[in-house]
Amino acid sequence: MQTGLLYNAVQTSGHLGWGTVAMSSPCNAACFPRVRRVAIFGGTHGNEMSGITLVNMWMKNGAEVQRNGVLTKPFITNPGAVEKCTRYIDTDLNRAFTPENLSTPSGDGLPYEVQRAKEINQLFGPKGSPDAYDVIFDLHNTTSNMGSTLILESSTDHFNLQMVHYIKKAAAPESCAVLLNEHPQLRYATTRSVSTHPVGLEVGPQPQGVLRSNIFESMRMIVKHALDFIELFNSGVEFPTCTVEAFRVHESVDYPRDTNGNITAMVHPRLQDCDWEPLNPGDPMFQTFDGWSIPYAGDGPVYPAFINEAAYYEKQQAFVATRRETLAAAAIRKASE
Ligand SMILES: CC(=O)N[C@@H](CC(=O)O)C(=O)O
Ligand SMILES: [Zn+2]
Repeated sequence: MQTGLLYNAVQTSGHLGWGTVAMSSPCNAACFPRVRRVAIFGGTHGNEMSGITLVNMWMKNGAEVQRNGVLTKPFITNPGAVEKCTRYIDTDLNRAFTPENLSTPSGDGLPYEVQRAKEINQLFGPKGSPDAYDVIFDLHNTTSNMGSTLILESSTDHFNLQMVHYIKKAAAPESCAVLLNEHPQLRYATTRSVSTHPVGLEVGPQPQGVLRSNIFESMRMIVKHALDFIELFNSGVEFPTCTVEAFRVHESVDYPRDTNGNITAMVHPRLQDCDWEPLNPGDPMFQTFDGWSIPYAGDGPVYPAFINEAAYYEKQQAFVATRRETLAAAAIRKASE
């Protein structure tokens, strides 16, 4: 019989408590291997300054991100773009981790980010293989008013669901939203996707090329909680079943545009900065340059995110409409070694 620790997730005192239970069977929880290697990526977009600054800081002195029995690797993923303080050089690195790109032979003439994606896949993957890093946190900033947001790519990765549940509780009373992108058309091949458990961390509002201390500190705190979770998990703590409130990517909404592709309206002042607040049919969404309101006409409510994100003008996206959902996380613990 195995003995494990039960992580007490239902205390109301605001402090995390502990209890000990005897495990009745080897695996009445979903078992995952011990977390051995974690990477923290910054500079996937070269003008998102919080992640770049934190990762540079941790590369000089990693004490803050080290945890017992875990290799934590801070890494700048797009140094060329960081150098120029631009989102990317040739193409968006955070869309480049497609099977086609990763399997294409290296050589001159490849776009800078495609070459880089192949290198990152060699160092931290290969994507989908047992040799891949266990967890990658990819640090991003947004110009929209989203606060701290964890981005997941799967509703059935119970390790990640338990981790974001832990982070949300640890971050309280600061809120931390969970954005789930499993949309068959709107999902994209992210840098973090080379790992077994990919986690995006998006914190805003912060202008491109600007470092704001409050955003920097929020991001730093979320990473700390995430690493604390991994250390607890590795120590044998069992995390009981729980639920996670998430916002599922539902639809991409573009600005109204003329036939030349130029925008003809702005985000409405009643929508601007209202990320994660319900948008109902009939609510004002855009405002034309001469002051007319354009209402939301979908069937609602939806919960907008990335409202007026600077980087998304080129992607024809004024905001992403999400739907609220409660995800169920199975109990997890470390597999016996
Ligand atoms: C503003 C921004 O860059 N957002 C990220 C979101 C993500 O990491 O999934 C992106 O579009 O790649
Ligand atoms: Zn980004």
